[in-house]
Amino acid sequence: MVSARGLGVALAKRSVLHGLDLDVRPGEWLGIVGPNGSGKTTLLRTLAGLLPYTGSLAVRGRDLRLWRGQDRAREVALVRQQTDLPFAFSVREVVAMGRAPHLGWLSPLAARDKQAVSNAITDLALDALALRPVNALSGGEQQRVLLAQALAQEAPLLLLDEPTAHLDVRHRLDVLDRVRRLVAARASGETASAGGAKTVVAAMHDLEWAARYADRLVVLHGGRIAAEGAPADVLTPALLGDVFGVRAEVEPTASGVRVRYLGRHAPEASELTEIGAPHPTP
Ligand SMILES: Nc1ncnc2c1ncn2[C@@H]1O[C@H](COP(=O)(O)OP(=O)(O)OP(=O)(O)O)[C@@H](O)[C@H]1O
Repeated sequence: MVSARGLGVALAKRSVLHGLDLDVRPGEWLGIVGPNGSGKTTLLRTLAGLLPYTGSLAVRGRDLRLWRGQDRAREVALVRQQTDLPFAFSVREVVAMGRAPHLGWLSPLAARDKQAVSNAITDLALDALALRPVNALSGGEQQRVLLAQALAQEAPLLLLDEPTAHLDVRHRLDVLDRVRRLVAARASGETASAGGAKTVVAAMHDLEWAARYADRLVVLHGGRIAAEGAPADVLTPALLGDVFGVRAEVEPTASGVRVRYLGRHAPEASELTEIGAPHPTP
C-alpha cells in the first residue's frame, strides 16, 4: 500500500526524518509510536502528501509526487491532531466536506455522497449532534467529527494522528473498534461490500492502546526507526528505557501488552560519573 525508501524530511531547514525505509501492507494497522518530537506527525503528513521529501515514497505503487491533489485525497485521508474547529459549520456540513474529493467543482452532493455522510455520522455516534455548530462542541466530540469526515472521504488509506487523545474510554473503544473492523474487512478482501475498507497508519502515545489495535508497530526515535515488528516483540523494557527513558515491566497479554511504569530510566553509572565529574580547570 505504501513503500518508502530513504525517506527524508526537513522542516525549517532542520532535518526531521532521516532515511526511513517503511512498508505498509494492504489491510494492516501500522502503529507509529515514539517520544514527543520523534517525527510521528511529520511522517503522517508526509504520507498524506503534504510535505516535500527526499528519497522515494509510493502509494499503491505510484510515486506520491505524481498523484494529483484530488486523486490523492480519494486514496489517502489524514485525521489531524488538533480539534479546535474554528467555523460555525454544522457537524453534518463538516462531515460532508469529506466528500469533496469525489465531487466536481461546486457540484452538489449526490444521493451516494449523502449516504456516505449519514453512514459516517452514525458510525461515530454523532446523529444527535448532526445539526449542532462544530465550534460549540467539546474536544472529544470535535475529534469524532473529524474522524467521521475522514470516513466519509472513503479513502482506503487512513492516517490517524492521535485519533483518540480527547475521547473518553467508551468512545475510544467504540471508535477504534469501528476502525479495526474496517481494517479487518480490507484484510479479508471484503473491499467491495464494505466500501470504506481500510489500511491504517496511526500515531498513538498510549503504548497499551497502540499494541491492542496495531498489527505492527514502528518506533520512531529522533526521526529514525528504532524498532519495528509485532507489538509484543517491540515493546520490551530495554526499548522503553532506551527510547522513552522510562523503567517499565512489560507483560504480553491476549490483546497486546500490559505496561507497568516504574519510574524514569536510571542513568548509567558512566553517565553519573560524567555528570558528577569536576570541571577541568583552565
Ligand atoms: N513547522 C515546523 N518547523 C520546524 N520544525 C518543526 C515543525 N513542526 C515540527 N517540527 C520539529 O520536527 C520534529 C518532529 O515533530 P513532530 O511533530 O513530527 O513530532 P511528534 O513525534 O509528532 O511529536 P508529538 O508526540 O509531540 O506530537 C520536532 O523536533 C519538532 O520540533
